[in-house]
Amino acid sequence: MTRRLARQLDEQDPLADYLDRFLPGDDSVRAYLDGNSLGRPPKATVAAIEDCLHKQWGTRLIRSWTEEWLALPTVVGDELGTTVLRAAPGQTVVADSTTVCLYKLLRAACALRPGRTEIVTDVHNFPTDRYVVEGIASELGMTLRWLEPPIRGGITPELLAPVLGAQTAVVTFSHVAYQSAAIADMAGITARVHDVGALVVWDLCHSAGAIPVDLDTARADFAVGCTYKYLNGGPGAPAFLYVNHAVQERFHQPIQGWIGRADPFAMAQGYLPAPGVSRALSGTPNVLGLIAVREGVRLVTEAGIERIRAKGIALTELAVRLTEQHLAPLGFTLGSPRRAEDRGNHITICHPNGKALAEQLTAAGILVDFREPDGIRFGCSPLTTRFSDLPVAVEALADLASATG
Ligand SMILES: Cc1ncc(COP(=O)(O)O)c(C=O)c1O
Ligand SMILES: Nc1c(O)cccc1C(=O)C[C@H](N)C(=O)O
Repeated sequence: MTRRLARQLDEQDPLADYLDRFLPGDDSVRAYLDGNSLGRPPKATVAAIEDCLHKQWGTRLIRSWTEEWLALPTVVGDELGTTVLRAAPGQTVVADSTTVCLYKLLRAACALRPGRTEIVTDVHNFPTDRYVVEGIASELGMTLRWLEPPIRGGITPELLAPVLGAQTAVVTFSHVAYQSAAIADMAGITARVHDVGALVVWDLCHSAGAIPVDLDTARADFAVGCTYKYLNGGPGAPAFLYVNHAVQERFHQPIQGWIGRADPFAMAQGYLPAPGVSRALSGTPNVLGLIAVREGVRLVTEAGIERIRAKGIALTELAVRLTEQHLAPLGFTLGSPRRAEDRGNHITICHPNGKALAEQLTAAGILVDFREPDGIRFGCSPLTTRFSDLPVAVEALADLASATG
């Protein structure tokens, strides 16, 4: 019955054909529900990388730096920014990792608020975000203020009052929480942060390519995110960062390298930041990674973020309904917001024995991941996840849980 419904949803799905634009994998995978950690490889990426190897690296050799490659961080940044992040050109670059981008932006943001002593984040933020913030606080002698939002709920402006004040320099949150997928109110929170004269850095790892993001309209100061999840840029693909035009000319990031300098090939004495967002760059760009990101962004742009979001909601809604029907009676609980508009494109299903069950699911060819303390995540990547993947995963999970008592 449920499998039939899922098949019908696949037949009616306007994005169904996109699965064919990705490498097929092999029969060892019955359902891939981990695109929220690592997206699948687009076929176009294979062709684009081969093209770069043969025509650019292989033929044009070193000339490719000036002909093509040095421009890629800003060119691909603008392609991503204007289509996926609703950021006007000249504010987004693709470089480094999310962790390094976070460090650069948080340090730069602290420097823009001299004399203020506090940084705010939340206890459920992704580990790398918490660790970077801890490092900066100890490096600059600042104090960390930890927000404790409900584990399954999003961060709302109302929750902020106890942690914001005249000493707040910078606030950083994930837009979509990695554990629960709860969506934070970006525009509302940004406005509250600005009310106290502080700046905000958004982590968009679980939003970029999954749900609509509107950085300019939200008046976000800074943002970072990875490209290997819903943007399908590949393992270790370079991250992106966004610096709002309003703060760019006063923005100084701490990793002063030659690629972020004005006129790098002048090889001149002394660091002089490049004009605009290019000053956020540091060293030699990862060209193969950038080419892969470009193809991933093209697919998302072609499919359209609104259609991607609509399918993401339909997928997670089916997953939630199946969880309620088949898993709740076996002791599972939903670790994500119940309302579709409050969550991103994965759902978390909690069970005291979640870790072992996730391992058994993976061994059975249903690739999911587990996040402490008890959450099995079903990642729904609208370009590659089929509705029929969900009953397969839920039935297998129910069988495993029944078998282990
Ligand atoms: C919210 C969030 N921030 C950061 C990261 C990772 O950063 P990095 O790509 O630098 O490992 C992830 C996932 O790995 C994440 O989910
Ligand atoms: N970035 C990852 C990695 O290098 C290895 C394994 C997983 C990841 C992930 O992306 C984890 C992911 N950000 C999460 O939400 O948990």
